[in-house]
Amino acid sequence: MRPQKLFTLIFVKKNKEILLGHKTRGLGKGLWNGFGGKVENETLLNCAKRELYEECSLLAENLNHLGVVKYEVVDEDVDHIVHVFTCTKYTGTEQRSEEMDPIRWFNFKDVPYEKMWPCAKKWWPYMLSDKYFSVHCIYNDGNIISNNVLGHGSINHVFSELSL
Ligand SMILES: COc1nc(N)nc2c1ncn2[C@H]1C[C@H](O)[C@@H](COP(=O)(O)OP(=O)(O)OP(=O)(O)O)O1
Repeated sequence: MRPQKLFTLIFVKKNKEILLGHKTRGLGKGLWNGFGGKVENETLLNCAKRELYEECSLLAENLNHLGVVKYEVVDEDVDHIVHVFTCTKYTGTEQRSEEMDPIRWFNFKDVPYEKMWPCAKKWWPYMLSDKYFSVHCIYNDGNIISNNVLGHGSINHVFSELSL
């Protein structure tokens, strides 16, 4: 198996709206996305809670693990494994951060797919409708050369599909 780097990605939802941030630096700079980052010396759930708080000041009260995206980049020897969570209960007031600025709520119908990672359009429908999913996305020079998106009956199927 190729070496892997673990990440979390959290989407906050409220009444058919989703909270997104405009990334100011690093991976995905200049694109809209949910909140998240690298898993440090911690559990996936603690990473998700920490990143959400650091990037938009919200404290998650629930986190639903819905899917995993495996990103493989040709010519890079480390795969990115991104664990995707949704959050519908939280405390605090959303605020922009150094890494996500501005942040704003988008109606599910007005998601700015053209200003997001190109693979998002394929798997977001699963995430928006709370269905388990797995994605194996292969990039070359910023272009998708393969994007295998599958819906599943449970989170266990997600893990087995991606051999995690
Ligand atoms: C091709 O790889 C990726 N594609 C997409 N669409 N999204 C990815 C890829 N690799 C990681 N991600 C997601 C996962 C995270 O939610 C963010 C990136 O997190 P970041 O690198 O900013 O992690 P932090 O720990 O917050 O970084 P700092 O050290 O800058 O705080 O994108």
